[in-house]
Amino acid sequence: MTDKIVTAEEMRHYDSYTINTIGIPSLVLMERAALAVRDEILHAFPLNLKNVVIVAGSGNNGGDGLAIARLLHIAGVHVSILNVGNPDHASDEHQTQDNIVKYYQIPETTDFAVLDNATLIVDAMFGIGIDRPVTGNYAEAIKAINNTDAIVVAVDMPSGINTDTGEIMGTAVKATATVTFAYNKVGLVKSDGASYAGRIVIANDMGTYAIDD
Ligand SMILES: NC(=O)C1=CN([C@@H]2O[C@H](COP(=O)(O)OP(=O)(O)OC[C@H]3O[C@@H](n4cnc5c(N)ncnc54)[C@H](O)[C@@H]3O)[C@@H](O)[C@H]2O)[C@@H](O)CC1
Ligand SMILES: [K+]
Repeated sequence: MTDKIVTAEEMRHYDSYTINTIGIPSLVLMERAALAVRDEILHAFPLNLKNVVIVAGSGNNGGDGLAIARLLHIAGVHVSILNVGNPDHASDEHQTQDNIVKYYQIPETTDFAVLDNATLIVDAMFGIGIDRPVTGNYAEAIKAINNTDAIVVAVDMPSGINTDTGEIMGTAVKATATVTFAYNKVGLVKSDGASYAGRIVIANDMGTYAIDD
């Protein structure tokens, strides 16, 4: 166990080592990540589970979100999914998770009105993959999330926060808590990042392996 704090590039290196050298499949890492967020939601916010909305982008952060939706659904929580990403750009893992979500018939929509009655929102738009300012539908989604009074749990990073600098990339999700994977991130301990992340939970039993630990 370490208290290492990593950049996006370092985290990608560790993920890639874990997947390609050790051989733990990417979907297994994603499942571990989703289980950690599910546990945090069930244990920390048991009184806020009446109406959970997962806001999902189309990359692997969104894939985590879809897996969290499934795990909460299986746990008996009323959950729906607000898709804000471009389905044409969906990652392979995201597509797999979306097929599973459809099997379970978890409601999916692109209409922001689903946020109106949310008691808890899971922010799964961008994680360490954010690399440019947030605009358009994503910026609108962030504004809509920040305008609710729901609990907000961010997956890996609050969407809009730069993983390396903590800067707000135009606009960012203001989270109640952030569950970040394997190691803490530099951007979460810088001032803007820290103020947007809320309580930081480091899910450090992911199986991710850093060769220099
Ligand atoms: N196998 C893995 O690599 C794992 C990844 N995990 C999750 O995957 C995340 C990283 O996933 P991705 O690399 O797919 O990236 P993200 O899901 O963070 O972002 C998705 C994509 O959005 C695009 N993008 C970046 N900034 C944008 C902007 N401002 N507007 C519109 N599009 C923008 C980029 O092309 C990026 O690849 C992690 O933060 C973590 O949540 C976890 O599932 C654990 C395992
Ligand atoms: K996120």
